[in-house]
Formats: sequence, C-alpha cells, structure tokens
Amino acid sequence: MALTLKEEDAADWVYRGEGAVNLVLAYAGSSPSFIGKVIRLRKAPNNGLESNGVSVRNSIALTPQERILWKNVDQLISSSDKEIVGQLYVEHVMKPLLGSNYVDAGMHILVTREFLELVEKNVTGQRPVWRVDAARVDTECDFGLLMSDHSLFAYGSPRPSPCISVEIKPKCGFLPFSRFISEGNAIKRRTTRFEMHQILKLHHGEISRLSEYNPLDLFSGSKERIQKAIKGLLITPQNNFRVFLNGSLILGGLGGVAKNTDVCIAKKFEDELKSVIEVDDGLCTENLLTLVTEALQKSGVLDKLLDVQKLDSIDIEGVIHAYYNITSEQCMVCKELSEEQAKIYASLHSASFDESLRIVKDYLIAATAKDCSLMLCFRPRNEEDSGMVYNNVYLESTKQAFDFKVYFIDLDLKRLSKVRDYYELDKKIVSRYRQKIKLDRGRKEVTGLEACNGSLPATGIAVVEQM
Ligand SMILES: O=P(O)(O)O[C@@H]1[C@@H](OP(=O)(O)O)[C@H](OP(=O)(O)O)[C@H](O)[C@H](OP(=O)(O)O)[C@H]1OP(=O)(O)O
Ligand SMILES: Nc1ncnc2c1ncn2[C@@H]1O[C@H](COP(=O)(O)OP(=O)(O)OP(=O)(O)O)[C@@H](O)[C@H]1O
Ligand SMILES: [Zn+2]
Repeated sequence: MALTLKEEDAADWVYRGEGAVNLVLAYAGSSPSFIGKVIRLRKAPNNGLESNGVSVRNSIALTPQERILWKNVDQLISSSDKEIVGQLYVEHVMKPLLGSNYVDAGMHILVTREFLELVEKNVTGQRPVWRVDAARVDTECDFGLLMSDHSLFAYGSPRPSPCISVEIKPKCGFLPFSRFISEGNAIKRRTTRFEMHQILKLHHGEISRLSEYNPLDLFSGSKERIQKAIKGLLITPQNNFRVFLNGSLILGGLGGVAKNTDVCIAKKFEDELKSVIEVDDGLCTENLLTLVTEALQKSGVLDKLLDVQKLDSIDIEGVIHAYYNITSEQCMVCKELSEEQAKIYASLHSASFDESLRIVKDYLIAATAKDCSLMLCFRPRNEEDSGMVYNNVYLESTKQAFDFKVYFIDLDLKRLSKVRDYYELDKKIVSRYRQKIKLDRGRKEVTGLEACNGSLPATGIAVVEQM
C-alpha cells in the first residue's frame, strides 16, 4: 500500500459525519489521490467494551465461530489480514446481493497514530456531544477505509457540477411473518419495528418526538406512498435523512439525530435548494421530493434492498435457537419455557449444524441491509454530459433534466456475538410498545378522548405543505 496518511495530512480532512462505529472525514485538500474521497475511521467505545462485553481490540478479526459461520465465503476466511475482513464482506457478500453498480467497498489506506490523534482533536467540536462521550477515534487502528464521496458527482467529469445529495437510512421495510413469533408478540406482525422502536427511543430521551416516517411507505413501490415517506423524513429526519448541497449538510443532523423540521428550518432549506433547482419560490422542496421518488423508482434499489432484508425470514425469535445450536450452548430461551411452549422451537433445535449456520448467516446479512443507508446524488444535466453513463430524471415543472447516481453506504458486517443483544432489544421494544398501547387504552377509557402518542402529525405535515 503506497499511501500513508501522516500528521501533516490531518488538516486536509474535515468532519463529514459518524455513526455508532465509524467516523467519516471528507477530503478538503488538493492532492489528486484524495479529491472526491472520504475516509472512514473506526471508533473505540470509551468504556473499552462492546455492548456485549467483548473487548474492542479483539473484535476486528473474525472469531473462530465466525470463521465457521462464513466458511462458504472463501475470500473472507482465507484472508490472513484481519483488518481487511470488513471490506471483503462488502465486496463478496453484500455487493453480489445488492448489485455492483450500487456498492463501493472502498480500499484500505494506512494512517499513523499521529494522524488519528490530530484529526480527532480537530473534529471534536463538530461531533455531537453524546457521540464524543460514547466513543473516540480508535488510535490503535492503523488503517482507514478510503471511499468515493457519494455526496458529490465524480471528479474527472467535464465540469464541476453543483449537486444535491440525499441520504436515507430506510431501516426494515417489511412486517415479519415468521411462525416463530410468539402469541404475546403478535403485534410485530402488524406494526413496524421502526414505529415500535420509536416509543422506546422516546422513552429513553433519544428522540424528542415520534417520527412521521413509515418504512412500509418507502418500500411500497407506489409513487404516492414513497412521496409520503419522504415527506415524513423531511419533517422528522432524526438519523434517517440528510441532504447535502455540494457536500455540505443543509438538512438533518451531522453524526446523529437531527432537530425536527420547523418552519424556520424548512424556509432555509428551500432557499438553499434554489441554487440547483430552478423554480419559483416555495417549490424547490416539492421538486426535490419528486426527484428522489423518481430516482428511487427508476433505480429499483429499494426492491433489491428489501429482498436482502427478507433473508431474515424466521425473525430473531426463531434465529436465537439456531444461534444456540451453533455456539453449542444451552438455549437460554427454551430454558425459561415449559415443555409444551418449547415444542414450537423443537424443529429449529433439531436442524442440522449447516442449516443452523445458514439461518444465522442469512439473519446477519439481513441485519446489515436493515441498517445501511442510501445516498442519492443529483446534478442538473447539460449538453456536455449527453454522452455520460448516468441515469437521469426529468423535472416536468422546471423543464430540467438531472443525472443521478445511487450508492449504498454502511454495509458493515454484523457480529455473531450481537445475536443475543438483538433478541434482548426485540423483547424490550415490543414490551415498551405493548405497555404504551395499554396506557393509551387506559387514558382513552378515562377521558373518552384519543390518547396522545407524542407525535404531531397535523402540525408536521403543515410545515412541509408550507415549503
Ligand atoms: O438495532 P437498531 O435498529 O437500533 O440499529 C442500530 C442503529 O440504531 P438506529 O435504530 O438506526 O438509530 C445504530 O445507529 P445510531 O448509532 O443510533 O445512529 C447503529 O447503526 C447500530 O449499528 P452498529 O452498532 O453500527 O453495528 C444499529 O444496530 P444493528 O441492529 O444494526 O446492529
Ligand atoms: N462514501 C461516503 N460518501 C459520503 N458520505 C459518507 C460516505 N460514507 C459515510 N458517509 C457519511 O458519514 C456518515 C457516517 O457513516 P457510516 O454510516 O458509515 O457510519 P457508521 O458508524 O458505520 O454508522 P452506523 O451507526 O449506522 O453503523 C453517514 O451517515 C454519511 O453521512
Ligand atoms: Zn431454544
């Protein structure tokens, strides 16, 4: 590997965002090798432990059990370089499933400890405080992942293009249908995991109001419902929606949960869009909505993503039993059940070892697909671009054609050790949601009025209608 980022390079990298695991910097310097690139750096939790108590330093390489789990993916297990596993997973597992046109696995690049320390110092002020408290740049890690900046149009194109990019974290787009969902959790078959999780997040103070977004609308394939979903994202972006203008954030929260979109934010956003969408006052946001909807429909990426999400076909309530089969531990779920209750899972416990591996592997792949994001990037098309390979959409109202490109980002491998956490979180989400329904019913009986769930749909929609 020829290039190494050193202390003197740190000033060229600016904060772009972060999630739970990675911090992302965009290049702002003049080296041709890095123009149009971002670098993803691993973070280390400040308590030194992952949520399940595993030491972070051991968590990069595949564990022996994971090597068995992924044994059919030769490229993953034959790699002697533990640090490359994450990238190989994207290249050899996710890319074939989601389509090579939409996935960029990036490349590893070496970084010195001094580079990481200085970068961390430079960006701390821009990071959400709770993210700073939770984790820091992992200065023990001597590599980063260099990727194309998907919020920009490729460098090397004939002209510098103004562009708008939209980042969507769609989350799970279907209702589970597994027969292993217990009677007590039947609500899961009718209510999205996203909607139920909102109640838990509100309870924990992670969000200030419930989201207007419904993943089922986004994945519906219907133009009207996709538009409704995007309106919901515009009103309550949380960590599900961001918009960038020429690579700079103009809506949503950098690195975390955004403020809800009030009239003031909506007006400012509308004004920013004017530099790319040529239309009379008040209609830019509406037009962006049309662009995004059409690009999503034309590209077909959501159908692909949904198919991969549906590899989770028996739900965590089934998967957990296969997990205990492959770890050869006593099943902690069946242990708590009566003989009669445990019967429903007997078929899972009598499955072959390979079948158990397949179940868990498919579930983890689906988990990646439920947590990734999409970046859609648009630029107005002109004559010079007529020979270019990009897809395009036409805005009837402004008579403008736009090139667009779509990429999945954050296709990280989910670790085997998280399966137990997934089971526990699922229980918490359902239990909190059921509690809320019970409370609402109680209130309704007392007051005879509709219970208030904390969301303000009418007000929220009005904000977008005013845009
Ligand atoms: O479990 P979920 O659905 O809450 O997803 C987690 C995300 O929370 P969200 O609900 O999208 O705000 C969570 O996102 P935030 O940190 O909340 O922005 C992470 O993406 C986490 O993945 P990992 O720890 O990076 O592997 C995600 O965990 P996984 O379940 O994908 O492992
Ligand atoms: N290739 C890219 N081009 C442009 N922006 C990017 C790219 N990769 C990441 N980003 C930005 O950086 C942010 C954080 O990246 P990413 O989602 O990969 O972090 P993460 O820690 O893996 O997230 P999560 O918590 O969801 O696991 C993204 O939300 C996006 O805004
Ligand atoms: Zn069991």
